[in-house]
Amino acid sequence: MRHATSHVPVPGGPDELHRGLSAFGRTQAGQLVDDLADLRPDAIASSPYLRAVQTVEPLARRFGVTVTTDAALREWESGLEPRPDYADHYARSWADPDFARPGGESLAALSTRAVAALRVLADQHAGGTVVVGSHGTFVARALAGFGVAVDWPFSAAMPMPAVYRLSFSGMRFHAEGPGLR
Ligand SMILES: O=C(O)[C@H](O)COP(=O)(O)O
Repeated sequence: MRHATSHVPVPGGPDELHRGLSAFGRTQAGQLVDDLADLRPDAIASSPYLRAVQTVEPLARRFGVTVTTDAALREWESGLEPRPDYADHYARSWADPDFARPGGESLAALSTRAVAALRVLADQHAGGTVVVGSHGTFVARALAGFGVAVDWPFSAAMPMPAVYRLSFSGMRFHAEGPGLR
């Protein structure tokens, strides 16, 4: 899932690891407990970024599961500082997924990282259910890596939070969630 509404990044504010959910986002995270009451997860994994961990914490408490963090579930390392015209830069990366900025990761590399991390979790919990707390571009590029036809407009329109249900059965993969047909 993509995390709930977070504090907006500001110069001198918390870094990406420590920027947490807003008050509204914490309410949204609590609401996920009711929305996902049918899930009964066997495990909960999360990006180490605070906003992702805080999104799955209420679920973890409800189901008595410990949140395990994994850096492989972190958000895209875009190589960009927060900037108002970020969307133009994201669009450029979606147009050329092999393009990487200095110090950054290409979207193709993110897809490779995301698919590998999710496959490990699926294999570790075969036949079970794992909740994964992560980020918008991570989720979109994971879907792309699994062969789902998603693009920059899909990623830009992804709600916050957004829950996608990915099913693995042998070689078969199925995904459901906001913006997918
Ligand atoms: O999910 C995301 O898009 C990233 O984590 C960035 O989220 P932000 O809106 O908190 O910067």
